[in-house]
Amino acid sequence: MLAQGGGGGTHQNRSERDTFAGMYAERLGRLWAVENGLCFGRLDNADQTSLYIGRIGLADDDQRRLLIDWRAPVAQPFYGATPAASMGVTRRRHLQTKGRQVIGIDDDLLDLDSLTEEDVSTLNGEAALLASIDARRTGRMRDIVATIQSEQDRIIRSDLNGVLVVQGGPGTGKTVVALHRAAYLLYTHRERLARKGVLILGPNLTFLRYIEQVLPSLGETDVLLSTVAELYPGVTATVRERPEVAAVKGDARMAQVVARAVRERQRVPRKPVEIRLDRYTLKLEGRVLDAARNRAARSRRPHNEARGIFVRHLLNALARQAAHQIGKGTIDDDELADIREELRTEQPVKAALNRLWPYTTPQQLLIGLFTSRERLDYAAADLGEAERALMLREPPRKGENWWAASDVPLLDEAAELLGDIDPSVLRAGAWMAEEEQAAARAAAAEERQHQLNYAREVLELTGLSEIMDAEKFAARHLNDDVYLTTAERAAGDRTWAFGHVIVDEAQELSPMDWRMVMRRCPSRSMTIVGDLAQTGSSAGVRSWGRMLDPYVAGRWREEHLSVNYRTPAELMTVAADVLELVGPGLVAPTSVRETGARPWAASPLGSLPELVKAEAVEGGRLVVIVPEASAAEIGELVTRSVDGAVADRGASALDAPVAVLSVADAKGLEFDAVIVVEPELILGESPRGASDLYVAMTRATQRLGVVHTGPLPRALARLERHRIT
Ligand SMILES: Nc1ncnc2c1ncn2[C@@H]1O[C@H](COP(=O)(O)OP(=O)(O)OP(=O)(O)O)[C@@H](O)[C@H]1O
Repeated sequence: MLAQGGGGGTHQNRSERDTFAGMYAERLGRLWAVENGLCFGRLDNADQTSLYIGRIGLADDDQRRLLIDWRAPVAQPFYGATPAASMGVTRRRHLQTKGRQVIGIDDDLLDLDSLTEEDVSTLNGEAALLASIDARRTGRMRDIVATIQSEQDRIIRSDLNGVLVVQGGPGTGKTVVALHRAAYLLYTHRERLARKGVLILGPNLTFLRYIEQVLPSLGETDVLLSTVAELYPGVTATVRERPEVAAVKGDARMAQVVARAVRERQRVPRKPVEIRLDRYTLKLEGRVLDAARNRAARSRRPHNEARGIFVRHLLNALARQAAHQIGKGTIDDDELADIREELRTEQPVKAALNRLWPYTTPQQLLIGLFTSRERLDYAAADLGEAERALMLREPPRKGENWWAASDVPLLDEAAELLGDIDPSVLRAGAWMAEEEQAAARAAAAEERQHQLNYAREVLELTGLSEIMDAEKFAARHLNDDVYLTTAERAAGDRTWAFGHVIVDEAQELSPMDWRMVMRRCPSRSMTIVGDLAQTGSSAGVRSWGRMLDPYVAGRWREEHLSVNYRTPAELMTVAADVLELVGPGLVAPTSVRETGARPWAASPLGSLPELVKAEAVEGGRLVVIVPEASAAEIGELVTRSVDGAVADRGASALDAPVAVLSVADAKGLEFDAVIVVEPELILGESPRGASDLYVAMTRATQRLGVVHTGPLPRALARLERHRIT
């Protein structure tokens, strides 16, 4: 019918057809995504019934349940039943499949009478779990739906409402649990969350690539994955800045600095303002300006929205003065209004009003602030001289990408205080400088092109490209919110309020980041996962309580994860010594397995290429973790001498057999083997160097080596000398 229709039919027919095509394509996509390991478990109950557990629920034509969705309440015993609390289950069976074939079965007997003491304390589906965590890594995180452990299940199914903090050491499954929680919440609260959406925040784009397949494999696609740096629509924050600069800009005091920068735009000049018109000269005295400004400020409206009040007040004052000057002693309201309207269009009046209370965008405000010593002195008077100096920058050059991740929450803060500019003013554009107008036009053209490309992709994918024109499709559908998914709509709207927000690697967020994230979630339904021992950023979180108190004092709950599913015990013993440097008495998570592979140390740095090659032969994915300052140099050394190695922090780092990354870029990721280079430099590189080294030492699932030039830090004394050195 579609082919026959040739894109014809009534508008309504076409819309229905598009909607159905979209619906089926989505359903098909979901079924493809869950095909792998579709059914992974069976529960045998004491009442002789059995249930099969899978990634999604399926029923036959007679509505008999064939497969239970893992998130359904009846599936919960699959994760929660223990010999001591069997929940009516006598046996839990784990099924391993390849394609549609069962290749392994592993049973947990939960009938206490038939178990030995050792059986009672076993992990849930131990064989399946160990097979899963021992498997080679693919560069992409997989779901763990078949082997979720009961401490993790409790977190996944925890109540939707309120703020839940999940604190846990490296490899304890915080990320994977957070993703399963997203899938569980979407399933259980479908209506509420489908409308408002779920936002998942991760530390960088590589990390988002690393996790992006987990939710589709669990049958969920409509979730917005983002970094904090991407949260301000229209701004791409790619500038890398020094940690000390990011630390100042992330400090909570910056909220005041931005507020003062806005007030600076409303400052009344010391001298009266003269406005020369053809027939007379008008004068605005300080007290008139003060009164106008106070009236606008008292409205408590944001800057751009309060401007109307300020302007009205001044125009009234100017009109009265003008009437006086042209010899009109008494004047009625209508006459005053006429003069006011006349004055409003006079160029010198407009120019004076623009100077006194300029329309301002968040971008203009911050560029103006960070490129002017005087403005910084005024707005950041409460900060130290050195802190102000750190923020001072050159203005952007033409086409230069000027924004860093730490600017994003400041832009967001500014947008709150500045408010919207009237669309008709925006369209007229006259208030903008010429280059800004050109930039706005270029951005609009780019957006149109982007929509056109997207329309072409959609039409190709749905096989409709022959019969529908991409331009028309874009015009008809892409400007129309109805056709966008919740996640797509949310991504383009700064003021979107999400139904639930999940923050991963949450320890890295600065106080200013938190202000922005909290604005996206007024309901405070949040899952915050992180590890305070891994905080690398100087502006990052030191205490969950101190971070959360300004928002939900005393109204948040905390769960702990304590078992490390990633790092073998041999590696964790050394990492635990580094953890002592982070904070005496901190306890590392317990590894779930030993591998027999002892971590080693070797020197000098020149031996690195040979050591990398030797490790690469063992197979799997290998990462070389280096100090930030020597990333380029060591990246060059490794890529020059090892085939297939990359020193790029983009997605290729996940796909290459060997990658060179800094600690910040390796955060949250894992690899089969890790070589840490110059640990003493990593320790000394920042005030949180010990945390960084701890992160580096806990990325491997199998093997770990350290290559160094100077003396080995004392915390690494347990490493074995490598036999080739
Ligand atoms: N129940 C489980 N079954 C199988 N694998 C698991 C389970 N729990 C965690 N894992 C695996 O353990 C590894 C570590 O998990 P994850 O990355 O979520 O840990 P994390 O706590 O976020 O670590 P980090 O703090 O170091 O970033 C992953 O490969 C994950 O798939």
